[in-house]
Amino acid sequence: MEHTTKNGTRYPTKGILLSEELYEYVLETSVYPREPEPLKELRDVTSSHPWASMGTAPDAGQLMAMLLKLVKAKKTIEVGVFTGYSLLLTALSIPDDGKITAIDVSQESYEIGLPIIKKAGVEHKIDFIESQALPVLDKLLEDNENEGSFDFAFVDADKVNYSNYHERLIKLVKIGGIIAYDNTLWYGTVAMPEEMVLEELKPGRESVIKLNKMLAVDSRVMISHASIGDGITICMRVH
Ligand SMILES: C[S@@+](CC[C@H](N)C(=O)[O-])C[C@H]1O[C@@H](n2cnc3c(N)ncnc32)[C@H](O)[C@@H]1O
Repeated sequence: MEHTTKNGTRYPTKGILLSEELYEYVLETSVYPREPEPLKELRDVTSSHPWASMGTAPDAGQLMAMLLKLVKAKKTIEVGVFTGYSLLLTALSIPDDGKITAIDVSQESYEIGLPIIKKAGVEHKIDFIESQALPVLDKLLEDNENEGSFDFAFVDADKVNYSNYHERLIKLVKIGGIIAYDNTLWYGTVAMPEEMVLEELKPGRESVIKLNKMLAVDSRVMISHASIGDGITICMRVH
């Protein structure tokens, strides 16, 4: 299964279900009917973007919203915002006095979703920082008060830095808190022979494979490698 992006690149379809029809079934039956209106709107607005497929998959988003509620998340970190689908769903899931530190190297795409975020009345929960994520996480760690203070972190950015983000986030998130990594099946390529993988997907594949191996033996977290969306690995800090 493949899809073609607006700039003509052909990618394998995200998602590892048996068929596209089965994935559509999950979306149409369980996800879209319950998707909050502002998220639908953000998805619509994003659909004309050349990189629309970068948005977090709505079924993974639904799981994420449940996790946020389960841990009663109030203080969160978002690495990789794009037009803001996962950011908006986080903002809708945390309480009114909650705070999200949202980091992206580019503010341009965030501006696309911002009017919808404002209309939904949740902009005050977001502290958007236009920057490379690593220095921001390091800066957060300079303040002792931040250590172990975050309830939840969602990482959906440059795969090559996932292992670096993990070392910072494990200190920033509290024991019992969650760090979730998106795209940990990387279009299904993690289990393909390298020669079958599109050239442009190879660097991401290598980073994701490295992360998956690292998380599998990290005793500081419990993990669940959920085969939803493009794969989302949920880590709960245990010590
Ligand atoms: C897959 S998109 C995020 C999608 C988003 N979670 C959503 O639901 O729409 C990845 C984002 O990571 C950002 N990014 C890439 N490298 C980064 C870095 N080193 N630091 C911060 N953001 C980065 C990109 O600008 C892009 O907007």
